[in-house]
Amino acid sequence: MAGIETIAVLGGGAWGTALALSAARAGRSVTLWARDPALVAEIRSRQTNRAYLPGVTFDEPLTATCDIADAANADAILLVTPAQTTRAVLTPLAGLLRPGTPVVLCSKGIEKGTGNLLTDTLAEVLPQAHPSVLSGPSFAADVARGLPTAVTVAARDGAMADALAQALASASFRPYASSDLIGTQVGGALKNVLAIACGAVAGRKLGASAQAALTARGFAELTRLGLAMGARPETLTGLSGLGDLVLSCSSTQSRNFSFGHKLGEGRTAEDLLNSGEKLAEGVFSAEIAVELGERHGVDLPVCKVVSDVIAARLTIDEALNRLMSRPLRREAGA
Ligand SMILES: NC(=O)C1=CN([C@@H]2O[C@H](COP(=O)(O)OP(=O)(O)OC[C@H]3O[C@@H](n4cnc5c(N)ncnc54)[C@H](OP(=O)(O)O)[C@@H]3O)[C@@H](O)[C@H]2O)C=CC1
Ligand SMILES: O=C(CO)COP(=O)(O)O
Repeated sequence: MAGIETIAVLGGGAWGTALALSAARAGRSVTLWARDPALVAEIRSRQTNRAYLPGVTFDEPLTATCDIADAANADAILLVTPAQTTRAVLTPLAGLLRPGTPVVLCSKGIEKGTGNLLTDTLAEVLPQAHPSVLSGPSFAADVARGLPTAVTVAARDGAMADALAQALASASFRPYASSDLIGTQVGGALKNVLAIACGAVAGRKLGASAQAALTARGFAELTRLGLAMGARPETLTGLSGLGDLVLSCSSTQSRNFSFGHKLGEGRTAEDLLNSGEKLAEGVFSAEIAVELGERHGVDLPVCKVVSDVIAARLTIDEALNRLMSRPLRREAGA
């Protein structure tokens, strides 16, 4: 397989910009596409993205563009916009993308309405693409600053996953190759919902024990759904599963955890969404995750209370009561 030299990143937010910088650090020639002309002008003139990565100045060369056609000929394309925009952002590439080009989905979520994992949406919109996923414990602000982390990079074919891992690897960014597209995506999507639950526990001051217990029971849910959908167990216990869950369920740096924290303090989801809160993907994935669980005959009680709290069908105290009064069961029967 030919080496991957040129990379296009779609999305000029925190994670898109951080991944573009990381790929440039890995020695790749990087084009960053963003829809906002003012941001493209700022990147070109100041080498910053002050709205999404305050305090970071780019030392690495990046080409910024508003024209998505400039991205179509790259050796690999990284899609890094909010999960619910996947279909809309990919559609203009339909007539432009060369067959076999890896499209690496770096967003974490489940498509509302369809219940699609993002690779399902990719297959519908760009069937000629080679489906790939990047996910793992990685805060954009950390990666942009060159702090070290490791992630999972999955592709339909193992050789493509190896090539992508090779292309993105640097002294501070260590991708592990995988061919488990399902497991890699289920972990990333569910950890966001579960991080909202853990944030709510912290915001309601229910204690560190409750937070750890909820993280563990959340992992049981993530595992149940992942296995029912065909994920490999080692993916779920790996970087994109347990690794990212632990990070997001324990840090106020996580926007999902922070969203939950504010719910725990008594704010409503509606109020938070109307007041310009940062992107918290779990808010948009919670309800469809529960639906996906029902389709696969899998019970997701933590995701269900998150979904009900977001929809204002349940208070935090009622959510706690519902989880604590479920029938007792054997742990192994999780
Ligand atoms: N931030 C992080 O630490 C990490 C994030 N992720 C995932 O990456 C994805 C993106 O997150 P992140 O970059 O942090 O989000 P941000 O909120 O920082 O940025 C979102 C970006 O997407 C753009 N955008 C939104 N809607 C559209 C659209 N319809 N068409 C084109 N561009 C659009 C926004 O543009 P505009 O400014 O013009 O609105 C903005 O540039 C999420 O799924 C997230 O879960 C994964 C790992 C780490
Ligand atoms: O996915 C992330 C870290 O791996 C980022 O988490 P948040 O979207 O909750 O900030």
